[in-house]
Amino acid sequence: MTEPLLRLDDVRATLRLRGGEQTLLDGVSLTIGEGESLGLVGESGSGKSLTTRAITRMLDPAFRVTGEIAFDGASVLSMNPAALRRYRSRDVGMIFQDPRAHVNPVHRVGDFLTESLVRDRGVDRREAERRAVVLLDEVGVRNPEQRLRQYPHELSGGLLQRVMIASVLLAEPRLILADEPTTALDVTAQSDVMAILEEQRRARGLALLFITHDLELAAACCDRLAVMYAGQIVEQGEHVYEAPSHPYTIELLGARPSIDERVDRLPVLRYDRATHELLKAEAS
Ligand SMILES: Nc1ncnc2c1ncn2[C@@H]1O[C@H](COP(=O)(O)OP(=O)(O)OP(=O)(O)O)[C@@H](O)[C@H]1O
Repeated sequence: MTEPLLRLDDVRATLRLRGGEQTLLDGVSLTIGEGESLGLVGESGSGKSLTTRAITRMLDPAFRVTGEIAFDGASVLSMNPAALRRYRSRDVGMIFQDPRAHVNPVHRVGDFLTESLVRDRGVDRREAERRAVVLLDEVGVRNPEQRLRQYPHELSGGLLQRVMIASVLLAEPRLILADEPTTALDVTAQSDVMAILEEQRRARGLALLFITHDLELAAACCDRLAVMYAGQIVEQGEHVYEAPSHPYTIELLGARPSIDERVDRLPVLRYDRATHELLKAEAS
């Protein structure tokens, strides 16, 4: 069998505490093939962001990480600093929930987009600007030349997230990690940004790990889903949405508000940590 682009095998992230240890990623295994998209779904605190940080080796040094994380066959956990820099800047592109937290507010959009091309890849500034204009246009930003001269605060959240997508595409990565990329946006901007990301990703054959709490959205745009609860992947596959088999996924799907129904408050999930531990013990 050919090696997938990304492979996580029994990844555990344990936090050393004064009174003992807390395992926050508990045996996570997943694969993403070249050009494939995986939706990692789960409620707040289930370990989705920790998983992306483990993939890029950006977890807090207080965590002990074991297991295997392999990108194109190379072990991420044993990369030396130069290989790790290259992996983070060339192989993997990251898009986050809040684009404003990831731009320098006093740098113009053009500097943000061209900086690493000029500095790290030796691309001539005018050529970098030309590429940035082409990409802004491709992700649906009108008047791209003018946008290059603006500051982040002059752009709406949706527009700034498109700039983020353009900046990731400029680096020509093989894998995009998108952590709740549309959660902070209004509903119209959410679907626009998701559509652009999907269109561009597919056109370029890039792989995607899409982190979200929204199972329906993940099912709509990803080839496969993985459902996470308490630091574990409870089920994954191509048919998780149509035919869920784990009680947590079934409850998650059942808890979706219906547009025909008046909802005063969101339903409380009955699946809890105790049920999870019980099922885990039964399965082992
Ligand atoms: N540096 C840290 N120190 C201690 N606990 C942490 C740290 N980072 C994350 N955690 C805990 O690990 C668990 C998983 O966090 P994570 O951020 O991965 O959740 P998530 O599924 O991405 O949720 P959200 O959608 O709210 O971001 C949470 O209980 C969180 O409080």
